[in-house]
Amino acid sequence: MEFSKGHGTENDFVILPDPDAELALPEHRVAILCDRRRGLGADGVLRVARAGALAAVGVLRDLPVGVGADDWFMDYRNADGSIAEMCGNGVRVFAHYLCATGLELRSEFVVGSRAGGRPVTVHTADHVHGDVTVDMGQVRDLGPSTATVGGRVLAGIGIDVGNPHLACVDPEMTPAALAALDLTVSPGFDPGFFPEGVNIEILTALDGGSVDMRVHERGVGETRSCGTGTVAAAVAALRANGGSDGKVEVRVPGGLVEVTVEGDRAALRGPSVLVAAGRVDDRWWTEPV
Ligand SMILES: N[C@H](CCC[C@H](N)C(=O)O)C(=O)O
Repeated sequence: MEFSKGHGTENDFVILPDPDAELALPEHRVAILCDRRRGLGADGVLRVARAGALAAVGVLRDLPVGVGADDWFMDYRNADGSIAEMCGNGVRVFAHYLCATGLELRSEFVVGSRAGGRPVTVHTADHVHGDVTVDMGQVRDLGPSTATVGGRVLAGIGIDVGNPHLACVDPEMTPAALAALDLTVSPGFDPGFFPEGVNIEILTALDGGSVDMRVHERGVGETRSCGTGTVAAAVAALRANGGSDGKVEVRVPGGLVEVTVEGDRAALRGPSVLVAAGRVDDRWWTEPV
């Protein structure tokens, strides 16, 4: 089985080219593939398939809004094997991969996701580096909730970016204090408010148009970056600053992205890196665990 490895601000993915959706991706196999000792290691898997092919084999019950049968579809899986609706860093890496491999010849096209079609603009894409803007679509305010981190209760805003987020802006938080937070333990949250689980972002207040953010991702744990999480963070930071629209630079441990919020829509621009390509031994991939 062919694979590539890439990352967006160090949120890393195994990319599986599978245009006709022939691969079986049961949760336990994806989890082993993403295991950083037993497998290749990654925060998630991006299967590259035509949306119509995924629908034909039943991976998709029907085509999400804004997704055509011929669109490339990002079939995203978290490191624990669970399926998530959307992955912002993943869409940038996915679009970069399509252009770098010649699967896509345009620089503007729609990437399909379970959250719907996501139009992308590939500003640059060589065989290593890419710079991509993703239209992240509609962002919905879910109302206030709280997270518990290191015994402290943090106030946050639930935000739907196609997947669920709880963005906690702490006006007292300094970048140093944020870096010192222990996120090895999953933050507590209200399962009644987030019955499907939640990605939790902790961030500093807006300062000179930028924030610092760390994230504990649903289905993964702490990651160096979370694209949909940076959108949730930007919306929460603008809101906490008494505004709503604007451009926010979000600094994450893995780098820097730019989020633009206009009304109830957002766009995410950031880098993508393709690190390697290779083959997973078919016998390893299919042997019983
Ligand atoms: N863990 C997330 C999916 C990946 C999101 C993140 N990697 C991104 O870049 O948006 C979830 O279960 O909703």
